[in-house]
Amino acid sequence: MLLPMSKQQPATPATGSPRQAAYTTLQRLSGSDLHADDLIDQELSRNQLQGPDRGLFAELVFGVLRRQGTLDHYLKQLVQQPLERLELPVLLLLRLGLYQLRYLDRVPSHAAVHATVELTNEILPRAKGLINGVLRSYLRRQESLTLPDPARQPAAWLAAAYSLPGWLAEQWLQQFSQNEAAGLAAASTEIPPLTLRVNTLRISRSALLERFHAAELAAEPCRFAPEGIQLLQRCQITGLPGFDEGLFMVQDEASQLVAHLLAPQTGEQILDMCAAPGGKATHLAQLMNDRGCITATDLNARRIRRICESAQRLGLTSIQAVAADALTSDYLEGLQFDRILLDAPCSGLGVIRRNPEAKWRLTPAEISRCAARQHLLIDAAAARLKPAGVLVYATCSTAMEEDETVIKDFLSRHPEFVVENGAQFFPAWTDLFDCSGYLRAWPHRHGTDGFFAARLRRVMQSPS
Ligand SMILES: C[S@@+](CC[C@H](N)C(=O)[O-])C[C@H]1O[C@@H](n2cnc3c(N)ncnc32)[C@H](O)[C@@H]1O
Repeated sequence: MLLPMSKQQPATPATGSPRQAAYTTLQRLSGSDLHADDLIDQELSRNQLQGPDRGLFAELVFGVLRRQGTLDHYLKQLVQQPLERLELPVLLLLRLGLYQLRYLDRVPSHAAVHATVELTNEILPRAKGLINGVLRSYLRRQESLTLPDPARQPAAWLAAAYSLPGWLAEQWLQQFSQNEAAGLAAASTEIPPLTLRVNTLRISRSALLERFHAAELAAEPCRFAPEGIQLLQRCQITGLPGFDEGLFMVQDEASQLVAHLLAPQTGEQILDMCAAPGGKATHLAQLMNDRGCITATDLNARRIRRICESAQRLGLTSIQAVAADALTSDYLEGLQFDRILLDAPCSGLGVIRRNPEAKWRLTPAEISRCAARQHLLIDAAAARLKPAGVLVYATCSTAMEEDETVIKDFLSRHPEFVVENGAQFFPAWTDLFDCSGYLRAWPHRHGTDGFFAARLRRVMQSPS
């Protein structure tokens, strides 16, 4: 089954079918730092896909990325050469075909094989025999394919069964019991829910739910977030009732908890230091009845525009969005704030169910680079806080290096700060706080994205 090497270049297929579009998108993603959802949107805006084909296209891209580790584990048993030696188009076509055979019940096996071989014929005709042979071999041998033994090779088992890079499987096994690591890994391969935050300055949650139900949309209130609504079906956001009226914003439930932890008060001066695209800044404005001032800074000027667009759609006027690098700009020099949110740039390990491409790009070195920047950012934030002010540090990472370690190190350098146990302010959310008082939301425990947040208070003047 060795594929003869040739100088013939693979063709880029016309993207008239969901499988063609999925192949093109996976190819564009590989070796780039682009996001899958951006490329999916681009592809949908330029191709001819209609109706269910649009859903199948997105499912193929996200599904292959979410299950890539498991797919490759089985492919290694079916292909006679190391996967690293396969040409990229061949590997992508095999993943696409095997994903349909293993995970898509609605596609009959013969149709999945036939469609993948046809696609190969358009892209790289000389690989047809290989693709056909491997997929048919899977159908014959699927019962005899094996996973590593969880007792003897726990990390290899976790990585193969739940589609994780090996280093992350090892990290999670150090952080959690094997059962818990498997729960987290399994939840990280699931399709995440679509969650909205109601703009309670314009409508109550129950009234918006009524509007959704009247439009025959299945939706229910979130478990923790008081403004949260979970949609129970896939839908086009901009077509939902109330979108143009600014009645809601898309925001995961865990992310909605962070503004509550900061608890901004009407009339206060707030700094949201890494604010784009503005999910939390607009929530802060909402919690303050849009009275006071939220200075929303971010180094990314393009993303700053998204804060302004959302604020405008939601009818919020208390946000001042400014492009500024928190580490080098003098924009904040001399300013002091009542409360500060530092939603730090991070590895995003808590949101890999949304951005599954990230798990194949991240490395332990990248996590350390994020942590190094987080140490600097939290110092910069602390310098802008008034005495007795509150600072919330948040990430969407599961890595202790970016979370507990950053706080522990910060407290050792800043004796003028203490951790406030969030559970004391939010008794209904005790399940979300750990024994150190940190908010820890988990996909497998709470059904939310993975989020960490620490609430810190300045209790005395910093020693000069
Ligand atoms: C996790 S995102 C913030 C999400 C945002 N708080 C929200 O809720 O929509 C982190 C942001 O930090 C910004 N960032 C990274 N380094 C920064 C720096 N040195 N100064 C200011 N912003 C920075 C990134 O551009 C990114 O938009």
